[in-house]
Amino acid sequence: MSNTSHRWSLDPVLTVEHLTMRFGGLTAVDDLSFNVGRGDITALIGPNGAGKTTVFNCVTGFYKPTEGRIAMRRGRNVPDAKIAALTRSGNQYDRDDEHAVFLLERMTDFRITEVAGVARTFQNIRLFGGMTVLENLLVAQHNKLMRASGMTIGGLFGLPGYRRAAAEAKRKAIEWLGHTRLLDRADDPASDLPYGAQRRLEIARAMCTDPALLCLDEPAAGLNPRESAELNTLLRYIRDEHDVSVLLIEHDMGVVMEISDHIIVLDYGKKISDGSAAEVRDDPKVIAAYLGVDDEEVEQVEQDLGVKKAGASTHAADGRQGDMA
Ligand SMILES: Nc1ncnc2c1ncn2[C@@H]1O[C@H](COP(=O)(O)OP(=O)(O)OP(=O)(O)O)[C@@H](O)[C@H]1O
Repeated sequence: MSNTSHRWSLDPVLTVEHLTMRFGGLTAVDDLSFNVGRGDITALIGPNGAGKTTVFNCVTGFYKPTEGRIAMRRGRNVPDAKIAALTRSGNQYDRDDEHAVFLLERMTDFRITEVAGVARTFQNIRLFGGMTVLENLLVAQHNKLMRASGMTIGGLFGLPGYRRAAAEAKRKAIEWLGHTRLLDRADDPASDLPYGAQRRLEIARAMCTDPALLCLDEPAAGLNPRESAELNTLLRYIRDEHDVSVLLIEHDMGVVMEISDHIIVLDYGKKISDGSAAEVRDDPKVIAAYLGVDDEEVEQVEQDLGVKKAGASTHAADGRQGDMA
């Protein structure tokens, strides 16, 4: 299914190779390789327990993978040779005027956000509930501000560089409050926002860190249809106008099929399908995984359930979540 003319083959922003993550005797991610195309919205899907969040946790530095390489590339058409040289060097990253490469499996979560430009949101919203909406966006830019202060008290009060950085942080926060329709709630505690608005605030907060890759863990969870449609518009805007690539985990197949340029399907920690939305939707292996049956039984189950060939709508037979549109 890999057509080499796809953007994820031609100009990847992220290359995951032979990623394996074991927890004791359990292999949650098993020799997984995939690319995320620069400027694509890429969805990682699969039934409950397939390993999606574990992949996210490896990419964003929350877990150290048992094995594998996770290379983030900034700049257009970064040559593979640059990644090979970095791997041999033992360093975490290599930057020049044109290109930068980062080996995320060697970096801490903090440096992955700050240096490599990978931001994330969580399945369970993690905002500072007692802070205002605006403060949440300013805190996200704290590290940039501290650097501009020269890490001194004098810098905080006096340096023009710090004043400029503080003004820029406010400008950026207000810009993203606008894009996420939260300007009128800027002074309210984040915990007072309705659920859908908290999800938008999380995305705004991630965008305030100037990411090149935005990783979203179930951004449509708990949203009503109108909010899901707004989320689609926001993610397209981020992709198209901000030159940010998006990697998302999502169970809502309506969202996935509508906005994804590229879909990777996991089951039991292994990749079972990888392609465009149309390619993946019609792949019998994907339908089987969602139905929780063997490949050979798919047609029978589809007939029994009256499922149309272009998609299925059911819950996995073994109780795992995942609706095909
Ligand atoms: N920290 C951990 N320690 C032990 N096992 C873990 C840990 N994190 C995940 N797992 C196990 O790894 C497997 C994959 O879990 P993971 O959360 O990555 O799946 P998922 O595809 O994100 O599922 P869901 O759709 O339910 O969020 C599961 O069997 C899970 O129990």
